Amino acid sequence: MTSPTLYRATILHTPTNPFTDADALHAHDDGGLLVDGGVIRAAGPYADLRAAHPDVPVTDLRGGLLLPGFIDTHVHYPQVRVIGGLGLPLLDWLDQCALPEEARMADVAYARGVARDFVGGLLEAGTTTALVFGSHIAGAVDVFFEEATRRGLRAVSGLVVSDRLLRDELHTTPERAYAEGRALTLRWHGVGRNLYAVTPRFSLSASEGILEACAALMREFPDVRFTSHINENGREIEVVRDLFPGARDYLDTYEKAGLVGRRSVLAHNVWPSDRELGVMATHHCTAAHCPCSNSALGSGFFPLRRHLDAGVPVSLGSDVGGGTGFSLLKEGLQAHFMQNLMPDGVPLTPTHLLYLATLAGARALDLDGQTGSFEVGKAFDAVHLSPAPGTPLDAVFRHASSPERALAAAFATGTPADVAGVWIGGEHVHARSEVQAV
Ligand SMILES: O=c1[nH]c(=O)c2nc[nH]c2[nH]1
Ligand SMILES: [Zn+2]
Repeated sequence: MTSPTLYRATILHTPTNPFTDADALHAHDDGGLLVDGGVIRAAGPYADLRAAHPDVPVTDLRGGLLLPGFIDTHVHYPQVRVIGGLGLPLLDWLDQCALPEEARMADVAYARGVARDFVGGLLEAGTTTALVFGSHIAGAVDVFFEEATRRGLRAVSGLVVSDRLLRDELHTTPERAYAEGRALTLRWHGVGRNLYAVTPRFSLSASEGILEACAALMREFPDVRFTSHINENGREIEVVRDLFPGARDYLDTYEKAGLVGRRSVLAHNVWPSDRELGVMATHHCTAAHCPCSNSALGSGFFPLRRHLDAGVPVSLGSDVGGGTGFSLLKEGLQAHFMQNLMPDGVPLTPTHLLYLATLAGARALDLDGQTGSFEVGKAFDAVHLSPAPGTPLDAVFRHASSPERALAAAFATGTPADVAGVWIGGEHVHARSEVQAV
């Protein structure tokens, strides 16, 4: 465990939901966090904490912003090397870009390299917790959890299961899906920072039999998480309708199997019905909004206002590799842009974006007792944004009239290059390597 440290910084976090609480943003120009054993033990003005703890070593992070670590609630591990397949709609993109690459994960040595690229990409972007679509290949899921453990990431992930309409190499059976999922759950769920997520790819590629196998696993391990895709693309929705003639709508395919609950996260939901929103709200099931992916694949505009009005929790996902990179700053900005462009869009402030990138994700994963904000008793999961001298963001930070103004600029123009340090459970898991001037 790490020894006690007092962090001094400009600190911002959202301990409550700004969509329902106007005072959700807590900002301290010269704030302090006392961290011991990886946990926040005290928080407040730096001067007060210093006076109370005069002997504790100080880590001075002034000149940047210290935010809770970002929480990415939808991202695909085997797709990191196919980022950038722009201009194709979902089903063509899957056929031409994603699935051929996902088939390569059968080679464990290849999967190891992908896992390194993927986990490194998350940490460098300031992501400290991620709900990760694993691989269709069980050995590659082990490789992912091994790499997440080695780097210290909080990982929620599992075997992706499908039994139709993808490629033969990626198909399984309900029996094998259950057996491999069970073995992986026993090996990884609750081990270190890892949690298991039952993960049928989407109803288009999942028979009722395989959804039932998923449900059986969830009955046996009631505290695992559940994730899948929903209502992303018009053509996808039509195919699902044809495949499940007895279902009321897309959500019903998961609902009938008993897979919708408060630990369920469904990615996209660009085209929901009112019934689906009502059921998601009743079950506290979260929609993971992935605005860069929705733009890159031309999927559509996320109806945030309808989700909020219905009471459906919403979080953010990068959806790499349909998405364009790991930065939740960029996802926040794209969410803001898209709402701005919609007739009935929700005006998103920097406070909303910070909440969506942090506490909303922790709540989606039922991890808000541990992470997502800087409240006393939570783990010290943090990202330090400190732009390189001479960059435009550095200029804004140095001249910002308030921490909120600096936060707005971080979302508008920040990138992984501005992430100077990342901590998870008090461990310094990423430090930016400084480029030497020549
Ligand atoms: O954006 C997406 N990426 C995927 O890999 C996928 N699979 C099913 N549906 C999907 N949507
Ligand atoms: Zn996805």
